[in-house]
Amino acid sequence: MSEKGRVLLIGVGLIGGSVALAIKKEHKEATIIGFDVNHDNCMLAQKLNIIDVCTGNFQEEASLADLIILACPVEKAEQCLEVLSTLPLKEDVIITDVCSTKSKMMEKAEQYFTGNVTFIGGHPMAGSHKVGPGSARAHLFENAYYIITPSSTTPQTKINKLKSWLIGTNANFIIMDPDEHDLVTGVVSHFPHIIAASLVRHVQQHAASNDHVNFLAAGGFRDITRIASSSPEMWRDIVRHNQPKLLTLLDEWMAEMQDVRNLLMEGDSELIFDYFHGAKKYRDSLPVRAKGAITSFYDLFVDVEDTPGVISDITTLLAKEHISITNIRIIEAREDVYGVLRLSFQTEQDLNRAKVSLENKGYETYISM
Ligand SMILES: NC(=O)C1=CN([C@@H]2O[C@H](COP(=O)(O)OP(=O)(O)OC[C@H]3O[C@@H](n4cnc5c(N)ncnc54)[C@H](O)[C@@H]3O)[C@@H](O)[C@H]2O)C=CC1
Ligand SMILES: O=C(O)C(=O)Cc1ccc(O)cc1
Repeated sequence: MSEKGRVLLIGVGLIGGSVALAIKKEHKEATIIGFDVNHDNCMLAQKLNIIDVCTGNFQEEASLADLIILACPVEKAEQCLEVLSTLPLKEDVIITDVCSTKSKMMEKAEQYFTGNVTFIGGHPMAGSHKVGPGSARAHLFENAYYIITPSSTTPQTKINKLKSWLIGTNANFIIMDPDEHDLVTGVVSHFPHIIAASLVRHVQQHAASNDHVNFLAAGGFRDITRIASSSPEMWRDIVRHNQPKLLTLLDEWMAEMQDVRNLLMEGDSELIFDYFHGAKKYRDSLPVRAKGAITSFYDLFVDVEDTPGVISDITTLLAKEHISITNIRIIEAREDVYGVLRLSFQTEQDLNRAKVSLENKGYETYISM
């Protein structure tokens, strides 16, 4: 059903912008009003037709809105929730958020709102290390999980209404308890982020005393620590909100590292093999193409000869087909793939179309495993 009415988007960045585009695609008669402390982001979003109007008066717009979406860093979202609770809002308004942690937001909402104002927590489980409305895409959440955390008293009609507003995301909605949400996302997203940042900082310490480190940290090391390039402001807020779960995970990890240390000290070849084999077996059993907590890029490897113009031939061919490449890299030596040119795409559909186009032109291509 096409929804009509006014949507107030607070925080017009990567995620807010992508949600707004998905809403616009499906609900042509809705009006999306954006508010952002960074006025340039708001103006850019208006110019890109992500929002219809950019407002400087969030209070007045909140009172007119049918749907309010909080899409700023989570501690700012918490503050906005408090401000919203002091305003005269519409009777049937739904307030939701897109923040990466849920327990504290749900607690605050229950404390602030009673009566007809409904807060339903939301977390679209896709994104990237990029920020700002310039990177927003209507298809960002396609086939991704979109976790919804209603309170125990939220009427089903309101949950259905929210899903209807968000239908254009083409995401898979799942209802979760906020505490479970924070544990699961802590394990698969927040904690890996801390590890990625700590790995990068560890390498940086060695780079200070050895010139070869920077050079060798390029390529693969950079790839496996991509998430460490995400917004520090966003991650600061996430780890502060999910602190209890993350402290437990850190304790578990430190115990695991102690076990690894013991393994190395003892040097038992069979036990060391088993350690790596166990990790490989579990990792290999995970779905390759499904969308999980951390965004995977869709990589295509292309065998290319070392001749002038070959890269421009490939990029021109894909540009003609309107297939956008999100990253391109020449791999000089990797034994587990055959191709040497790695092209990354944002969607599986783009990857498959690129594969067909390139193969029709005689290129040999391989999909990474
Ligand atoms: N980046 C990602 O991959 C994902 C992020 N999230 C969550 O989405 C939320 C937004 O993150 P992104 O869009 O990635 O960041 P972003 O940096 O692209 O956008 C955040 C926007 O919020 C604005 N903002 C900051 N404080 C504000 C305030 N008090 N009032 C109004 N606007 C304010 C910023 O100026 C910026 O435009 C965060 O809570 C994050 O945890 C959820 C899923 C994925
Ligand atoms: O792929 C990445 O960079 C991410 O880790 C994306 C991401 C960041 C925060 C979330 O709450 C959910 C997904």
